[in-house]
Amino acid sequence: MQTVDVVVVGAGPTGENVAGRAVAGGLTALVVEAELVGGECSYWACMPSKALLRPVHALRAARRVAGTREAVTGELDVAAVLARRDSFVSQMDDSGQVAWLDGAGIGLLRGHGRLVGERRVDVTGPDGTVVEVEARVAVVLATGTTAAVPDVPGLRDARPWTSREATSSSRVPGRLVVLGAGVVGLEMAQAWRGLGSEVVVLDRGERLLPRQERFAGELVEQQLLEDGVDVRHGAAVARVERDGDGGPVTVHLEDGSTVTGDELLVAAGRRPATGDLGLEVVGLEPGASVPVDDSLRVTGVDWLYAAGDVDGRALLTHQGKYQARVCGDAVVARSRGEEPAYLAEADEAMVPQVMFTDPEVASVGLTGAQAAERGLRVRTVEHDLGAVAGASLHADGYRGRACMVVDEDRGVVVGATFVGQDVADLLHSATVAVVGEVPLRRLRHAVPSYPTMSEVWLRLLEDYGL
Ligand SMILES: Cc1cc2nc3c(=O)[nH]c(=O)nc-3n(C[C@H](O)[C@H](O)[C@H](O)COP(=O)(O)OP(=O)(O)OC[C@H]3O[C@@H](n4cnc5c(N)ncnc54)[C@H](O)[C@@H]3O)c2cc1C
Ligand SMILES: NC(=O)c1ccc[n+]([C@@H]2O[C@H](COP(=O)([O-])OP(=O)(O)OC[C@H]3O[C@@H](n4cnc5c(N)ncnc54)[C@H](O)[C@@H]3O)[C@@H](O)[C@H]2O)c1
Repeated sequence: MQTVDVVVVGAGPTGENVAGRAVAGGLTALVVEAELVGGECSYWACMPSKALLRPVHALRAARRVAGTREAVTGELDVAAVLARRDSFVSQMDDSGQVAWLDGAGIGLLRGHGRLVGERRVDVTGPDGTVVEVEARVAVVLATGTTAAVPDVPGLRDARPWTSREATSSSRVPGRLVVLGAGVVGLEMAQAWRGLGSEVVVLDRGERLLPRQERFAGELVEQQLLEDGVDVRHGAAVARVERDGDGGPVTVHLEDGSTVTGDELLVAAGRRPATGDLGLEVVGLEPGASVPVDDSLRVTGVDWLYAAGDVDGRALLTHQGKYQARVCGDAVVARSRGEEPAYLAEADEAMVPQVMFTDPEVASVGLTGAQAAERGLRVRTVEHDLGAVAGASLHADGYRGRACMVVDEDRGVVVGATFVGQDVADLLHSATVAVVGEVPLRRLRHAVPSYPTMSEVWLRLLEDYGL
């Protein structure tokens, strides 16, 4: 039996940060990891997907400026792109992250963790040996999610790609069919299209990105179509079959049509990795998200916490790391008999997210529609980002749009969206305005440098009437 103050199950970005926070607060911590230290984000999600997209975007960026356009005489070197992607995942070797744990004084136990009792976790190692671990203070679940594969006849038997294969493949499929038009589906559709695949996106909805401002889905779809991606809306899948072992895969749609590809990527959302975590020990449902309060403590169990994707609050690395800071500090505070100094309040109406497609979609907070649904008296102003000097310098014929959602009663921004090439880093200015509840009358004194794309803030404020 090993005993430490805090046992963290799952060493993704969330688990690592919870443990780091606990140790910084004077506690001892052990992380339990079944696969690679660094988690999904480092090896099969954020890092490899952005590494695949970046060269595609860099080439387009050069082609969008007269002068450099003429200097681009070739196509992407696919082998070099894939090699660069592999270097970003450290060739699937987690020794760098293990060294970070060592340096931070955090213990590591490799194996599958499972709750077996109050503050007790059994860890089944790669060789089947079971190690019993006890936490003096708290157990933190940070096991993340896995790809959801819908219950469509023939789909599993067709051995589809999930996000794991889509981010790690060393082969460019001739034809790629993408089932699901969310963030994973659209980012990977554009990456593989850029690397040479023929791509069809099957969207069961009527327009892309229905939870974003309408112009976001419209601008992304316009670009995808110009890239030669075939986007099918209202595409309900009836069944799937693969021809032989490794042959083409055919998707039969309910309208009787078929789509055939060499690979089928299922990008239909995520499932919490809680199916075999021992949740029944504390009366929770295996397979479901773990319900937590704003200190990330599991409802009704004072020694158990959950943070990151596994709690279902906001499935993003930066929100998981934010929750990790709150959770780790809360565990430390309570171990001293104190209450947490702060809680997680930015997981719902203040969440920033960037979809790294071309154009990028960077948004924070509420859309106009979401704010209105909450009963806020809002006014939304939109502006053509291409009309801003900084954007027109950035790319010839720059195409983009920005909007700001204002709570009229409080005079503050509750949401903002920027769509266009290289808008990702514009987002944090909006996040600061939303989280800081900066009054519009103060924002007019936040002067953006000339000529930057941030000048769109001036235009939005002018359009609002300031
Ligand atoms: C293709 C793709 C691209 C993405 N891109 C972005 C992006 O650009 N930006 C962004 O913010 N988010 C992105 N995300 C989301 C991001 O990957 C997740 O929000 C993030 O990984 C969540 O971190 P986590 O630590 O909570 O979980 P994970 O990263 O999933 O880590 C959980 C860890 O727990 C381990 N584990 C699970 N069960 C057990 C067990 N029983 N015992 C021991 N260990 C266990 C797993 O092996 C894993 O290492 C992307 C997701 C995908 C799929
Ligand atoms: N850049 C980023 O920040 C980034 C990138 C990738 C993923 N992520 C995170 O990862 C999470 C998962 O991404 P995702 O794209 O898998 O999920 P998602 O929820 O964004 O999109 C899922 C898509 O699949 C469709 N779908 C769901 N069930 C279906 C079914 N049975 N048949 C057909 N279509 C179906 C949905 O309509 C939707 O279009 C997201 O919540 C996101 O936050 C973030």
